[in-house]
Amino acid sequence: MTTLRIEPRSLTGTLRVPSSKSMGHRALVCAALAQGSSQVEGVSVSRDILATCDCLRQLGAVITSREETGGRTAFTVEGTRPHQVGTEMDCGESGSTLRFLIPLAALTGDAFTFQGSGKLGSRPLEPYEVIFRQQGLVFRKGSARDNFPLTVQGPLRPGHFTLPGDVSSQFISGLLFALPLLEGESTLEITGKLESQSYIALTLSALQKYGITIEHENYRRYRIPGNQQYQPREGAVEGDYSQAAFWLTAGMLGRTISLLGMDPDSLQGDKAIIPILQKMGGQVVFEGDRLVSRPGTPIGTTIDAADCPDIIPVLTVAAALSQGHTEIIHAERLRLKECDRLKAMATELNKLGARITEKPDGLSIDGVEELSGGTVDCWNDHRIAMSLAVASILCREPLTLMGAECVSKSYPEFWQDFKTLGGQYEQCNG
Ligand SMILES: O=C(O)C1=C[C@@H](OP(=O)(O)O)[C@@H](O)[C@H](O)C1
Ligand SMILES: C=C(OP(=O)(O)O)C(=O)O
Repeated sequence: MTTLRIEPRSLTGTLRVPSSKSMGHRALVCAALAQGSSQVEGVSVSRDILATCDCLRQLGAVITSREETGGRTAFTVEGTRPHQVGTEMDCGESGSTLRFLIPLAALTGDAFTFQGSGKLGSRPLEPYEVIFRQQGLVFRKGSARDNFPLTVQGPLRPGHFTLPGDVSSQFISGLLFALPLLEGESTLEITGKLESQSYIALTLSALQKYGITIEHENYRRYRIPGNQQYQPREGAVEGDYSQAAFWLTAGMLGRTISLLGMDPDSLQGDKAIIPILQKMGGQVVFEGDRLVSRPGTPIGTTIDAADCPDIIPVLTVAAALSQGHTEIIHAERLRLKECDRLKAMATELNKLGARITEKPDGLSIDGVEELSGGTVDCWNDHRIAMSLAVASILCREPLTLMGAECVSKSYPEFWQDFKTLGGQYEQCNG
């Protein structure tokens, strides 16, 4: 475990944010299903992206990579119709990888064993379990409390599917990737509240780029013609708004930060970080090719997490340091991520003198002017680690962060970038 002692200080400067992890996963999945050679360029390699590549290889895709300038990677993907090459699918800690790959493995009719680490074994899979049971397919979990090792076996058949809309949109994306390859038409209906809809929009956009047609009514009912073929293509992955959110918040709480590589017309739901910070009094604007965040005096507000769960941890930091009161609502799903993110942020920031009350589906926050500093834990969750790093800006005393290495799940260069912006830390252990 890596423990860092961070000196409180404002960050400032210019950075190129990593490429979107969500869009990277989608491009790699689509490329692996397209017969022929695709190029997925400008990718920031993280543990989650590597897990997706490894699993796609077990289904026959041949994936090679070369380094581009600026530390990015270009993947060449020779796609194919999924067939069994290996039997083990190691998803690491990546929920996206697990939920996207299960239906793809079930296209083959062969048995696959999924493995994973961290909290992934206890993150929900029931929506798929129900579908596999309905079709009489194998879906064998390690135990009632741990999904792993998970054995699944298709072949999945076309038909009418239903999925709940409020557990994880990743189940919906996963089925949307697989169903176009079945031999007949399928329909998919979403029941209950629909959250993380923007992620389904990202999936539909990736599918369309790779030549797949899906019709939908308001994201709740889908018609998925069968016998479709993914078409290979070349494309680069844009900057990640979920990661930009850390630096934009740091800009509001400290000194000016400029980000390169962000698409103003992005479909990413986490682009909501811009209007939310603006509503809190932040000055976040595009100036030419830069997205600039200038210091402001944050004020409390209501933040709806339904469509942008991943930026809530860092917005909790902004709210904890705002004037007045903030309510974070519709955030129940944050408890199902790499850790219980509502509990983690309330527990760790309260250790530093924040005034946060946990509610079943959100957080109630009374702002304070500054935090004390002290020792906090990252809960083995990259977004908690990066959010706490941003909180260090307004600590009176140094902040000791335990488990800082977990950022590599999505952003291995985070600590380097933190330093580039003037952050100061030293490692306290090996
Ligand atoms: O599809 C995706 O790329 C993701 C969907 C979201 O999950 P939920 O749909 O479970 O909220 C998000 O939290 C996750 O980091 C990435
Ligand atoms: C929840 C996340 O990812 P995943 O669900 O893919 O593990 C995340 O990156 O914050």
